[in-house]
Amino acid sequence: MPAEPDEPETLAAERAHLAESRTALRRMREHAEGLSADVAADWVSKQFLESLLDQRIAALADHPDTPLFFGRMDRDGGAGDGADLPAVMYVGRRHVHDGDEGRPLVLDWRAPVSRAFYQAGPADPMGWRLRRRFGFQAGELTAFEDEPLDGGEIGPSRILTEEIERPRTGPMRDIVATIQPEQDVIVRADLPRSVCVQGAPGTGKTAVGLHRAAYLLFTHRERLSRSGVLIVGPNRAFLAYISAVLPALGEVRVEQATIDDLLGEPLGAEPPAVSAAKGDARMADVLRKALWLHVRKPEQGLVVTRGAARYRLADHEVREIAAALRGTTRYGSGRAAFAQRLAHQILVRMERRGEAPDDRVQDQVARSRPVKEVLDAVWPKVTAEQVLHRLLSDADFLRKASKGALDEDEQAAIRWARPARSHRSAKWTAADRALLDELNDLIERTTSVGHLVVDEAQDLSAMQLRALGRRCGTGSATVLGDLAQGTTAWSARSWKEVLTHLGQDGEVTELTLGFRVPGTVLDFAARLLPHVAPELERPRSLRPGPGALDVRRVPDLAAAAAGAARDALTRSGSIGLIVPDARAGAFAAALEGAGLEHEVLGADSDGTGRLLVVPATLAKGLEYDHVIVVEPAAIAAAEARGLARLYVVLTRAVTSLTVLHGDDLPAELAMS
Ligand SMILES: Nc1ncnc2c1ncn2[C@@H]1O[C@H](COP(=O)(O)OP(=O)(O)OP(=O)(O)O)[C@@H](O)[C@H]1O
Repeated sequence: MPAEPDEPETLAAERAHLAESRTALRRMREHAEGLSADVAADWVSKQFLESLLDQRIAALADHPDTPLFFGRMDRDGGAGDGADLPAVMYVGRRHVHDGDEGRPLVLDWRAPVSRAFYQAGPADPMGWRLRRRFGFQAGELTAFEDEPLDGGEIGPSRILTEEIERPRTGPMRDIVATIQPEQDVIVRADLPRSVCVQGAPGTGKTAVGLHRAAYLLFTHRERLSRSGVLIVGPNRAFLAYISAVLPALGEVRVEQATIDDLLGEPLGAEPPAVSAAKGDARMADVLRKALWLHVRKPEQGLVVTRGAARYRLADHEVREIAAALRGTTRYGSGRAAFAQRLAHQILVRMERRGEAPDDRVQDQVARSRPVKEVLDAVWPKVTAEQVLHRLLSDADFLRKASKGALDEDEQAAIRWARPARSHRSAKWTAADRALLDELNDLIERTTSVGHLVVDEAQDLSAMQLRALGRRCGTGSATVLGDLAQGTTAWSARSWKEVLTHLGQDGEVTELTLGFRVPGTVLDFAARLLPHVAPELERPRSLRPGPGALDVRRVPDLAAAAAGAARDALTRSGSIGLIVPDARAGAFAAALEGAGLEHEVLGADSDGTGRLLVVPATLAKGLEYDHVIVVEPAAIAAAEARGLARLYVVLTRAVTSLTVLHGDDLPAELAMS
């Protein structure tokens, strides 16, 4: 166990350092407030400078509930490794320095030197002798815990355990104070490196991804503030849940979006098998062919009249120009280049006749009616919607585009039984949205951010991953997920494939130590693992959690659920009553009838109440102190990958899991 000295004078000295740091931070803020943007040379620079100053002042705010530092490192007295290091360093959420001497009072957790706080251990003390962790209550420093780094075993940290067991209320919190060494390695991976994390439920994948974003923004501030960082999560309820983490770390300008936000809301639904077929990577070939089938072989030459003169390009010359461009550029820029090259050839003819036309004449010719006619006949302007509409409704066209990629059955699977009248009235599904995005990129290049974090990546189709890959085409990615929690018809079976579809080279790291779910609960849920992802390691939990699991057959599910919710309300923390989607209304009514205040989580809501009715398909990525799962067999039976859904649902609890069933448990769960 870590040493736990409780000398009052040590505590008093640490409190004095906290007070001194707070004063210094106030001075830093006052100094920033005193700076003026008037030095800027012009209006635009002044606006820019003002916004920078505002951000700086906001970043220097002292939030009374957030400790300024959470750890301290004391240097090894001897020479060697530690010679360049300060004798003592405090690690916190941001740099704080003493105005007079510029002496660092607190070092940002992301600074290179702070790495030792997370990584140093008796095996490699990295030049340090002691790590001290601080406990806080409501912003007051109340405890500390010492871990000697110069020998001996370091046991589990009480402060870490308390942090993990702290009741969950409200949105997800940051974990800067307790990032574990294996998590820290991922957080601090270099920007150009894409990393992929396979992690069992509650191993901190989401937390790690968010902290990595904060780390990269700090380390590559200038580059990433230009290109941006994008976080992609499964739904709005999840994004709302994680929304507070980056702002708490001082990063307020990170875009967080669902795949639907990026690609467009689906307007219709379709059977999972159709979605799966449309999500297959081979669709990329089909779409490329479908688009380029619109470029037709020129049948006529070009005649341009200017004044009394007529200039002519023979049909074979037009053909050569089109053939040279076809497929070598994006469709949209190819069309523009085709017009320019036709015009250029006309200019060459003008010059041959002794004229001296300039670039403006080339532009005029490129926009002239005869060129436009050739353009429309050979290289027509098309939109992604027009192409996809044609592909899904015209069997002949689909056959041509699918050559070598899809067989007849596969073509029949994706073709509309009742085609939409026009591309404007088409009810595009989520799978169609990814196809449209692919087409849009074939027409005009999609812009890329500097770094992309994608969570629950196992649920994305190859075509959706390609859409995300385009958005980090010139950047890197952090890919997070769990193959065992894949619940879509197109869920990934291997991370290598995911990375290939994303177009990123990356290493796959596995996290297996769970921070959320008590051991007894995790063992129970892991009975499903051989059936959903047999290749994965069994997850381990940091806490054994005896007594955390209660599985009961009950005669009246509604009454039992209300009773379990009432019991949980006597304890502290949040409560999630996770039910088969179709029964969310019925269980909400049961809670209502029992007089229990509650909310029903919706795809677009953030569910801030203490007691939430959670439809099973929305539980992914979320957690509650007390979870009550109703009728596992119905959850498993509701969808094709229902056992994986059940695995997700059973791994949401921090403190206790109550499973209520009227029917038999699914056989895979019942056996031990
Ligand atoms: N090092 C840590 N210190 C304290 N808490 C941690 C740490 N790592 C993870 N946690 C906590 O464990 C819980 C689970 O983390 P997170 O949601 O990131 O896991 P996950 O792997 O994404 O889970 P899932 O796959 O089930 O969605 C969160 O409450 C998180 O804050």
